[in-house]
Amino acid sequence: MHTYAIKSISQTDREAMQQKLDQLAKPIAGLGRLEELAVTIAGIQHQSELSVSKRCCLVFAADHGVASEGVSATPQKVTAIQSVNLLNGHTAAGAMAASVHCGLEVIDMGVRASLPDKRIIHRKIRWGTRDMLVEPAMTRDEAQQSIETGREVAKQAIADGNRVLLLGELGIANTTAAAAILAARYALSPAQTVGYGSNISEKRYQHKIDVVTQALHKWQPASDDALEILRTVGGYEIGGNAGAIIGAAEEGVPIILDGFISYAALSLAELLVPGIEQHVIASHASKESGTALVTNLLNINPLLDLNLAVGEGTGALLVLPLIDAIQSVLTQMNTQTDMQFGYQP
Ligand SMILES: Cc1cc2ncn([C@H]3O[C@H](COP(=O)(O)O)[C@@H](O)[C@H]3O)c2cc1C
Ligand SMILES: O=C(O)c1cccnc1
Repeated sequence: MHTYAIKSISQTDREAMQQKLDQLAKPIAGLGRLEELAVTIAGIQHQSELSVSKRCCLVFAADHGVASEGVSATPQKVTAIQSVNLLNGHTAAGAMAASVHCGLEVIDMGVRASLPDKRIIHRKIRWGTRDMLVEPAMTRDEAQQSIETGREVAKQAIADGNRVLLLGELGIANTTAAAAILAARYALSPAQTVGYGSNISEKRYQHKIDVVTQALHKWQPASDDALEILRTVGGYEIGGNAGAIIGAAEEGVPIILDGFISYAALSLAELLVPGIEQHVIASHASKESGTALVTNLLNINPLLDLNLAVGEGTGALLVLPLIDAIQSVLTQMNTQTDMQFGYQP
């Protein structure tokens, strides 16, 4: 299996950043988790100043064979429709990206439709995964390819000058795949990881638990084999998310996760590269039930809790105003020494 050499976290730069923050005209630790955010980014970027102005949200899109089991209330074609609408600025994440000055890329990893739009990065592996209840969602080669593609796309975004990456996804039925991945990875019962996705009925919710239970019973992926979990119950866009996390960590670029689906991706990336969770920023505690359990297991602490359940990168995008606020503090605010030369009553 591939081994990945990720960049270290710079303790020196973490400490230098904390010292800078301590010298500002405010109570020590007064900016709370914003300080933590600055220190985290400094450690990942290996510098005591933040480079955060050029950023890009990578939205990986793919369809899921398991959609035919009735696990989502939403028609499958919505994946393709929203992939294009997003680039036009007319989906939740598309609209938000403009407001926080963030670039957007949509990567077709396996949408079940042709997407002739030239702005889309065409890396389609297959027209959707297979139905995990009937056969494994993908082949082992496809699983590896999805991770490699995510890695390459992240590295290209970094080569293009982006210094902060954000994750997003589009894929009808992908909360089913994410729940199955997390149940397999942490030996949890599907009832602990399955949620209401894009708002399904109680009846459909019970059925969704049954589908995940049966699929895991059928394939029994080993909890320590990321590729096997991805192959049997995963999704191409989830492999893409995992690969992007790895690619960003290799380059020393912070990557802001989005919701439940990106946490499933992190759980796989962490199997391939133990400790990689130190290289990510967890954005929000998704409405999807199971999120709190999983973020605890992953040892990550989401910054926001806004009851979001839309994905696409919305949660990740909402962290950018926080990063911009602490960046402005670092560049504009008085130090305690400067304060002495300011207004004197
Ligand atoms: C109109 C609409 C736009 C979306 N954009 C993202 N999602 C989100 O919901 C889907 C996952 O939920 P489930 O597993 O229940 O299908 C994914 O496409 C995710 O990105 C959407 C969902 C809907 C309905
Ligand atoms: O947590 C998420 O990102 C999420 C939850 C529900 C539906 N789509 C995405």
